[in-house]
Amino acid sequence: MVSDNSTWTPETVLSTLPYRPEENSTSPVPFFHLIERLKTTKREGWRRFGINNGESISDHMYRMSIMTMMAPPSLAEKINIPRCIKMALIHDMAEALVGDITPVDPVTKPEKARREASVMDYITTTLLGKVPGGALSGGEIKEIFEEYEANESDEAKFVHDIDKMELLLQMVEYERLHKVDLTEFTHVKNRIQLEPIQKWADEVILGRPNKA
Ligand SMILES: Nc1nc2c(ncn2[C@H]2C[C@H](O)[C@@H](COP(=O)(O)O)O2)c(=O)[nH]1
Ligand SMILES: [Mn+2]
Repeated sequence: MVSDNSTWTPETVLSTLPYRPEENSTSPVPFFHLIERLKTTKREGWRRFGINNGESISDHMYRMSIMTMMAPPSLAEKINIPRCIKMALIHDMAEALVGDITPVDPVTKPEKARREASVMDYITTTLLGKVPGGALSGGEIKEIFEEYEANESDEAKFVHDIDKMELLLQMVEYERLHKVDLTEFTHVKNRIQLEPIQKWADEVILGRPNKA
């Protein structure tokens, strides 16, 4: 269980790892090993409802990346979709060390943001800082993460909507599979900003097994 401990640093977790990524490497391999944790860390929100073998953080980001490619024409013609795909795959990367903090955890939003920013600094400077910038440099990863967090650009607003949309899809899928009421999660629908994505969300909610 996470606590609102403001002394948390990436070292808090790194010191407990069975395998510590080599720092200041000129190879991206240590970074590749670190992000394995996105494959093995389950999304926390569902676990509270007894769904212990649920999706991982990378499962969530994978479907989001596919969904960004399916942007409706009215959006696709005005936003940079390749950047959105990168943003979808980067936005929860810090959770490899921070973990998946939910709105019901006793961690304030500023503290969650502080922890995630410190991990992205660690990833983009200590792990990737000496890796020759290829198609995606550590600096670009940090820039894309910060754009998502600021939630001001059209691309960031779209990816935030897709983040909520992906959660709604998973909510309905788990309600069907586990015969559980996950109404607690429906609040995210009200925070979807773009009209075409609101339409997608309306359709998903209609698919709930026991629609109210
Ligand atoms: N128990 C609840 N968990 C929730 C709620 N809204 C979101 N969440 C979970 C979903 C994820 O596990 C996590 C945050 O996901 P991000 O993609 O934003 O990192 O929080 C809720 O109402 N209840
Ligand atoms: Mn997310």
